[in-house]
Amino acid sequence: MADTSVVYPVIRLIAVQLPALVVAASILYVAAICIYRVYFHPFAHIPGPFFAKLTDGYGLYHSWLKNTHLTIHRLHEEYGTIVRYGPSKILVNDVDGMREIYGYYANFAKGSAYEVLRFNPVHSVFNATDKKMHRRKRRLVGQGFSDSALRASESCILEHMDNFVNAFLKSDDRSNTRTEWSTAKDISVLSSYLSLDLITDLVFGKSTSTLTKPENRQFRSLLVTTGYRMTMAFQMPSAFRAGKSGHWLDLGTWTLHNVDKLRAQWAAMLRGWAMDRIQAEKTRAEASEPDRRDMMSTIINATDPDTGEKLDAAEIGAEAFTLITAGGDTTSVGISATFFYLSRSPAAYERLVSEIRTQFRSVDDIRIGSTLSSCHYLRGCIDEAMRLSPPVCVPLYREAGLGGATVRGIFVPEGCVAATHAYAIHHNEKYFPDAYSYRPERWLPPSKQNGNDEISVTPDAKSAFLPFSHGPRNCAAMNMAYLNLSLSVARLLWLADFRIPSYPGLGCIGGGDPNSKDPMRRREDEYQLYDIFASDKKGPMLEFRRRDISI
Ligand code: HEM
Repeated sequence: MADTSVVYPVIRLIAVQLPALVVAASILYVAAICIYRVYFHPFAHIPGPFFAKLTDGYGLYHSWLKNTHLTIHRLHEEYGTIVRYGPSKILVNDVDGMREIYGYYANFAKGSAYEVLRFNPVHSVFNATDKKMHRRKRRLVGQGFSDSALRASESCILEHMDNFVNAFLKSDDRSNTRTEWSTAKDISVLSSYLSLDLITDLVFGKSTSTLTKPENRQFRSLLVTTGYRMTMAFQMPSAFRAGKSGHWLDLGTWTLHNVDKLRAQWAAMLRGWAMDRIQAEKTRAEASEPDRRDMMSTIINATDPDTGEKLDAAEIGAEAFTLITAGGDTTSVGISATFFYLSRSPAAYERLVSEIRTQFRSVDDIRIGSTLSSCHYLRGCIDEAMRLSPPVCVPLYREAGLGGATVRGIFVPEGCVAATHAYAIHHNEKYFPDAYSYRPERWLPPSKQNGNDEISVTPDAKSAFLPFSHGPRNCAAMNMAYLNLSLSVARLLWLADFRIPSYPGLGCIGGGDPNSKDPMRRREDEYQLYDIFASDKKGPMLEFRRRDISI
């Protein structure tokens, strides 16, 4: 039998000392990690804020403040082209570096930051991290955005464009006479309704109808809250759990618990809608009804040209969720930013309405086709708005693969992360002189520019324009996004004039506030974005009046 006079003191010693030992060991461990990260990490020589060298909490904090894009731009101005934004993360504000990260042959791929965004058990084209798996999904999903699928979706798109225009003009009659000025309308809200109604209709054949049914408008806030969680998880994946709403180890559970509940409801509803859509497509096939072949039916029926395989039901469900998240609000940021900058640039506004109103004889002529694509100034206005306020305002992180990679001469070890941030490179004076000015003429070919102000973007600057990212993981639906942006802006401006409301306080909504506590948010003429992976936004508030087209 053990001698209790020895055992008890030992147990007492352990009970008293152990917690202290554990605390001391933890402090030593954390201190050793900090010392390694600051002095010995392969990125130790890269300049950046001290806190970012220690922890991804730096990026998490700024995503919580929703000012990631402004912070990154400021850091590049302070530290230069290459900045350390986390212990194992660098940001590169340069076209050559951007190509080395996102190009077709780059040894970089989406990594843990995307895994944690995955809500479904199955990967989608957006969050697939394995390159081979992504190539297969992209081949299949990409068919939904082909020219023929877009044309087949046109009537659906135009129906929602009509609802959008009617929301401003308070009348769906097509009379040719001028009306009174409307009350002030919030473009950001109405364009969000348009984006969501349209994408749900294209994906599920069933729309949220938020433009016409006010009782459905809670759907928009679901998208915003889902995005907020995504952007935080993206910055510090180790603190979040993929697809585990309510998991106690998930930081989102503690900081955003309502978001988790709402997100789960939203996902369940979308899953149900996706299953209905697949079933409807099956029934249609069994009844040998002619195929609608719109965006989603194309995706459901798409076959891999190499293997003949199709996406299975679970994969289609995952794609549906991704398409709603990726397409549900991004286009609306582009629309809102375009109206914001036009409302502050009378010369651009005049030139644009003159182009639209001379190119088309009626609003119904504004549809897919060569006339719309030949509206160069319209495209310039949209591109310049997305340059100044790019809808996706997180840094799109890529992880170096086996053996590591080199970016601008810097070795990025396997598993470490690099990114080029759209907002920062769009404001880089090397590519876009007078970077904060709204100048749609930049995007015109020299022959189309007025007068002597030939400021066309250089080929390098074209490559620095990244609203849709670059390379094999760029936006799968870029054509559709441009179509929706062009149709919404052109149709509304063909029918109506707008003005900034004179009521104090209304006209400035959407811009920076000269008295803001945050010095990065004081530019009155800059459309303000709030990082929720894509962007949240407010305004602009504008009044509309149907123009007189009888004369
Ligand atoms: C102005 C509107 C839009 C902008 C600025 C935009 C921008 C982007 C960007 C920057 C990415 C890359 C994201 C990343 O690397 O993590 C992306 C990917 C994607 N976008 Fe868009 N997007 C827009 C509209 C849409 C719409 C309307 C849809 C769907 C209907 C869509 C579907 C997708 C998909 C599926 C991907 C993933 C592609 C892949 O990884 O292969 N986007 N988008």
